[in-house]
Amino acid sequence: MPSPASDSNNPVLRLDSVSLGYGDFTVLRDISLEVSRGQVVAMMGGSGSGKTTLLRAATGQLRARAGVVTLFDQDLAHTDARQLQSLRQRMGVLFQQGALFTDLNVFENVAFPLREHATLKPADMLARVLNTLEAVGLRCAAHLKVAEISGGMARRVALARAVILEPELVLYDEPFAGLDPISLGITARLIRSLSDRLGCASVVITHDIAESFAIADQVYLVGQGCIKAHGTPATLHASTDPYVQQFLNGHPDGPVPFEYPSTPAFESWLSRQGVAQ
Ligand SMILES: Nc1ncnc2c1ncn2[C@@H]1O[C@H](COP(=O)(O)OP(=O)(O)OP(=O)(O)O)[C@@H](O)[C@H]1O
Repeated sequence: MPSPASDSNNPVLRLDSVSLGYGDFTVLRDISLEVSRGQVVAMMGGSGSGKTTLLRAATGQLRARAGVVTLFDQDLAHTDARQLQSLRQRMGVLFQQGALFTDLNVFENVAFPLREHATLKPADMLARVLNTLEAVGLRCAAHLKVAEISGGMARRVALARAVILEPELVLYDEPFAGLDPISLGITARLIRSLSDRLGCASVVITHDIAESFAIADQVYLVGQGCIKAHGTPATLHASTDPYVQQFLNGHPDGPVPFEYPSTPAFESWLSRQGVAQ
């Protein structure tokens, strides 16, 4: 058995020269990064740049085509389904589409991982779930059905569910999407304080520069199939690289591509449309 990350000073998650893709499409090449305990790492990049693809590699959903993905000191290329399952129990994932169970109320959604993986007395279960809901400002929404809460509230419930088991690594895919400015600031602070309090490693995939720069220790900027820049928020702010500057300032013109690139699959589809171009 691997030693728990809590006994190790190694990064919780590490990618060494990793390539990732789907079918004949290589999305990312030669990606190297690491995330350590207590760190908040922001993963930024344009739409379609491969941020969610990176997250899939970290959970073992997507195997690396080249390079090594190491999670809790285990090379994911050499894990079977059972080992992967036990590694995943040590991580929390907040998916882009919160994916709440619509037939369960807010309380039961957050309690779900506890019922699956922990044995708690009903009173302890009640206290733990209500405390976690309180951290996202939804203690008094525990009784509501998923259909009775707003989209932003649903994101916060999904966040509470992702952290209820106090994981060693939390992956957040767009945690700020659809939140009003107050909830956004509270959620960002919550991510930071969970990392500090639990000592867990956090990876935050986001487009929100202000909030993520306020809480991140390290920022990786993904683009054009690779990591274009990485460093502390201050380093990136000070960067004179035109790609970094355009991304941070949101200028429409510059090296950051807006258009989805042509691929062999697109050219093949287009040629089958039978219309001369
Ligand atoms: N299951 C899949 N099969 C084939 N291609 C995929 C699949 N998932 C994503 N892609 C492609 O991989 C590329 C990267 O997608 P990904 O979802 O990782 O981007 P992203 O940076 O998370 O984008 P966004 O910010 O818009 O969510 C895109 O070109 C996308 O079309």
